[in-house]
Amino acid sequence: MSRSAPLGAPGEARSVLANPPFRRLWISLSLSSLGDWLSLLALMSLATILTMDASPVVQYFAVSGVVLLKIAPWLLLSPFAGMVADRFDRRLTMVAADVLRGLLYVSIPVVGRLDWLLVANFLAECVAIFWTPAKDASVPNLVPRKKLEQANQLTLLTAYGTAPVAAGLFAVLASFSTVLGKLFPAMATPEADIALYINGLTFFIAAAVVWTLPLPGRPARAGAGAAPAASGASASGGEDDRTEEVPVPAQEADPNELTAPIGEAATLEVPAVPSEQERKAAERAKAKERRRAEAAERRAERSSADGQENPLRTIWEGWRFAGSTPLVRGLMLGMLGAFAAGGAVVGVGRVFVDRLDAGNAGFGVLFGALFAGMALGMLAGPRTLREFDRRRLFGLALGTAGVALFFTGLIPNMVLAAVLTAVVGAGAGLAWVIGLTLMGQEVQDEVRGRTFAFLHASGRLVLLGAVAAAPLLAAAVGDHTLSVRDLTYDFLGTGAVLMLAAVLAVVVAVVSYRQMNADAGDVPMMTELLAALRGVPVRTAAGDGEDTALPGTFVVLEGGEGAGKSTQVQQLSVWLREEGFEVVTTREPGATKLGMRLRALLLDKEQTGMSPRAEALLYASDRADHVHQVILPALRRGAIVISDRYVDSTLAYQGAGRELPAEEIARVNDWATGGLVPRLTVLLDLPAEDGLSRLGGGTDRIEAESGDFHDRVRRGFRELADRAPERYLVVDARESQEGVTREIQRRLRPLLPDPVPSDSEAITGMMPVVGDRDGEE
Ligand SMILES: Nc1ncnc2c1ncn2[C@@H]1O[C@H](COP(=O)(O)OP(=O)(O)O)[C@@H](O)[C@H]1O
Ligand SMILES: Cc1cn([C@H]2C[C@H](O)[C@@H](COP(=O)(O)OP(=O)(O)O)O2)c(=O)[nH]c1=O
Repeated sequence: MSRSAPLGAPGEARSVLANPPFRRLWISLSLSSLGDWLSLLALMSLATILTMDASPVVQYFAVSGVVLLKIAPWLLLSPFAGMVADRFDRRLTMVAADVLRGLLYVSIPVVGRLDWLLVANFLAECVAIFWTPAKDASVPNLVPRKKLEQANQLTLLTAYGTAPVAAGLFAVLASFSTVLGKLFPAMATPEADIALYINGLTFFIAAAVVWTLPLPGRPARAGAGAAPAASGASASGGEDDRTEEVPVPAQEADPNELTAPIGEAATLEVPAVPSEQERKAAERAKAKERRRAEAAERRAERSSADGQENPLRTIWEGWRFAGSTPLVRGLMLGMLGAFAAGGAVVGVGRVFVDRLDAGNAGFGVLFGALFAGMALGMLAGPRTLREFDRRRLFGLALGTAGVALFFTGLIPNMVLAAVLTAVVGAGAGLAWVIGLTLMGQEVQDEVRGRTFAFLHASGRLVLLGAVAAAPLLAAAVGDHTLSVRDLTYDFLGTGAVLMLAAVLAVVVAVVSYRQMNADAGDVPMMTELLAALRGVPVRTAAGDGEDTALPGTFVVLEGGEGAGKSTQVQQLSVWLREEGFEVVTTREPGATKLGMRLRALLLDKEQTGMSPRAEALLYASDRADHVHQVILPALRRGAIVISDRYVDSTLAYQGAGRELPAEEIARVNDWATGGLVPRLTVLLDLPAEDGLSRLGGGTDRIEAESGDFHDRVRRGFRELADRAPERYLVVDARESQEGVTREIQRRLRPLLPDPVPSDSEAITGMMPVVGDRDGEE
């Protein structure tokens, strides 16, 4: 469940904050995040003001230099940072880093020169690199393991949530700049100077707070909540930033659990009491799974730690993994394109605002609008559009951001810019969350660490490149005034860059939409969008004329003979019951009284020469009874229904196997089921002969069919899955039983209703890293 808790759900936040030491750390983090954002704004404005009289190119570069120098150290120095975090006293590292940064920021307005501004800014960021892993590594010392994820999410929320607050504060300071200038006549730019002094102050306060924290003197390798200790100092870099990925098991792993007395096992919260045997098997499976999960985690940890050593290698390796499927390719492309567009905006934004004569107050407003929009997109977007296909939504959100950005650049008007910037933020934020969630779901456990590391490393590189290139381009284009008779239009170099970035965003959105939309062609996008806005699913009609969403969740396992469907149904039901769900397991054919009679007919070897259409209709009538008597009532109650086989079996066996037209079968079954479509279909894919050999040869009428028949069936299933990947999970059924179960669990988890929170779009911390005090994750 590591990715499924909603970010900053008030109840949960309160429960982590009830922990006084963590609360103190969090307060100090919030203060310094606020200060950091404030100083980013101040530095960009100062750079603009200090270069007022220089040529436009110099001015552009002074501003983007601030950002470049903030990002560059992360690329150059992060490999060493983790080592320092583990070698030195963490508290001392944090305190020293905070004091140093405070002094650096305060020195900027005191010195009042552009060169020192850039140098101090760079140095402060270098110090931050050593501070971040120490902070990340300390959180597990302060909160219990179970709360770790909440704690990390909360720190992230704070790290980015303070941005709009800082922007607002800066805008207010700027509006009072005349008054402030009178009060402090020594200051050239009072709002920026004051912002920097405030930032210095927040660092000093943070240092004082951290000093009082009850942290162990030396890095606690075996710290109760710490991420699994990687061996050797070189691997330790991974510890600093993978915390959001650390799954938090419901219970601590107990090596004795395998042999735990039954009395203890009986404390499991299983509503429908399973038999003793089932329980023991489940216990064993659980312990085993936990060990495997931990091993996988260690592997991921190691691979991400490896990645830390050399960002370029990370990029290369990550691309090799990530580039292999169209979906992940589409996502990566979209996210990197967004980074590039974002970088361009950052690179020219401050000067653009200046050209609109809006000055610092305007800059604060735009910045605030962007982040407020982003927060709205991240938090409200996934909820509002819950029923909308995620793959489509990703491209759509990105495209919307692009179009809004285009008009921002086209129409040089401050008020319009503020509104449009908020839209840009919302689209980008939504795309970001969806992208991360989809990647979390689609990328296999073993390579997820690397894929994310790839996104980080290449994201930074792209961002850096774009921030550097954008001002150059703006300067090259230059500002022009076009006039046609009385009408004049100010064509700005910065505006041109914004429009270009917008075009890039739209192109990338269209390409990734195409890559990921291969399947969803059956429902027009507008229809789906309108339905989603009303909260009605269009893909899962509830059947029997019910057109509202059913509270339950319908999951189907499909596959050939002996693929392991019954085994997995059993495993999943035990797991889901433990999670507190009502689970109904069922199968086709033969789940009802009538169905049992039909099953006997259908599988009886004596029953020779049955016509394919009769066979298909018998399966369909079994299904109609099944849906009516078993599945729908359970779904209406809110249960999770797991069925061993459903419509796809008829499409594969009678369609592909007996070579009946698929559309006709689909139509008959649509009628038989009232259009009920599973939320997720898991296809256990296995060569036909492997499955049959697991069963020890054919036994019933269908199993006894030829090898060719079973091969066609397998192909039939795979084609169905290929056509609608968003509703399918294809698992290689040659994997171990536990491996298969784990893959299914991972995919199923985000689809589950409460008690696993339904809005499973966990907002993880990967954001463009401008002024990112929280560093990486
Ligand atoms: N992943 C697996 N690897 C090896 N054997 C398996 C696996 N999953 C199930 N089996 C075994 O294969 C046989 C068929 O499994 P079963 O779940 O009954 O398949 P199905 O319901 O798809 O016909 C059983 O003996 C089961 O123990
Ligand atoms: C549901 C369904 C099953 N079948 C076939 C596949 C199986 O060979 C058989 C019964 O399925 P199943 O219950 O999976 O058999 P077992 O439990 O012995 O593995 O029915 C179809 O041909 N069409 C269908 O629509």
